[in-house]
Amino acid sequence: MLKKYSSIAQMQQDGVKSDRFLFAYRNNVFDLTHFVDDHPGGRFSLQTFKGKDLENILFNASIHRHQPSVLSSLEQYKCGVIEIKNPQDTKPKPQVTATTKSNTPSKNDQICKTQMSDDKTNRSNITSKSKVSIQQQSNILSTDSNQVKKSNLKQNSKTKSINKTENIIAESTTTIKSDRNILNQQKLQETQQTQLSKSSLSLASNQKISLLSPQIIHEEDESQPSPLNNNVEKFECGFIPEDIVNLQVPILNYQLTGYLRLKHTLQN
Ligand code: HEM
Repeated sequence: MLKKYSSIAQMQQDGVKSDRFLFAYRNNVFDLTHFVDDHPGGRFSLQTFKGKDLENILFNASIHRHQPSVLSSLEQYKCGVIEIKNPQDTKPKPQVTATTKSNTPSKNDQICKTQMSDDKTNRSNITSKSKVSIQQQSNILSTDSNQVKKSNLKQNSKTKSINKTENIIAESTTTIKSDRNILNQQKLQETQQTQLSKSSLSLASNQKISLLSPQIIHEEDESQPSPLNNNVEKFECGFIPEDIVNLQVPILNYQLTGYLRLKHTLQN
């Protein structure tokens, strides 16, 4: 014997009262109390949705999309039906009373006619007004679309100019890079040249130095009488050079005090 429920809420109350796993599906009630422990999806999943309508649960992919055969196995647990009364049926229907019509129009008919004509004029006025408003709206829309087009055009031109400036920047950066490269190369060349010139200079000076001939000249220290006077011969050069490299060497040997000055004279 199927039990009749007036709503899902009533079914839920019954399930709580009798401590049963009642579920609704397409206005049918199913008692799954003896199935919960055999359910492949476990007891917990049925416990979670206890007393609910299975409509959006059984084939819900986010929960578990059951095989269609699940419906046939569900059939054996049917225990009741939900008979929701149509609220429209409960409303009292308006009673239609039969009236006899006479051929001559009554006063009411005339009033109706005038009202209808008024309605017509009102409606036509309203429609004309609405037409005007529609026209205005379409005008506004068209101006809007024009503005949108304009702004799109502006944006396009802006993006174009931006692209141009980007290109210019890219070009200038490449030229700067190339300039830098050139500068670097020039610097390199300069440094190479200076190195070369330095080395040539040093070569030249070396050559000059190599041309130098050392001459030992005893320089008398007037404050201290030098013993060198007695022991060392004076070397005198034939001419007095302009470019002289003077080296003062202290004499430590032979118990001599004083200085020897090495005079390097340029031999031109
Ligand atoms: C509240 C409602 C239900 C929920 C949340 C639910 C949940 C699940 C889940 C999660 C699985 C997957 C188990 C796995 O593969 O590990 C499953 C499988 C299964 N359930 Fe349910 N279930 C519900 C109702 C039912 C009902 C009413 C029946 C049948 C009377 C049923 C029959 C089965 C069967 C036969 C399987 C294995 C085969 C298949 O996936 O179709 N379930 N269920």
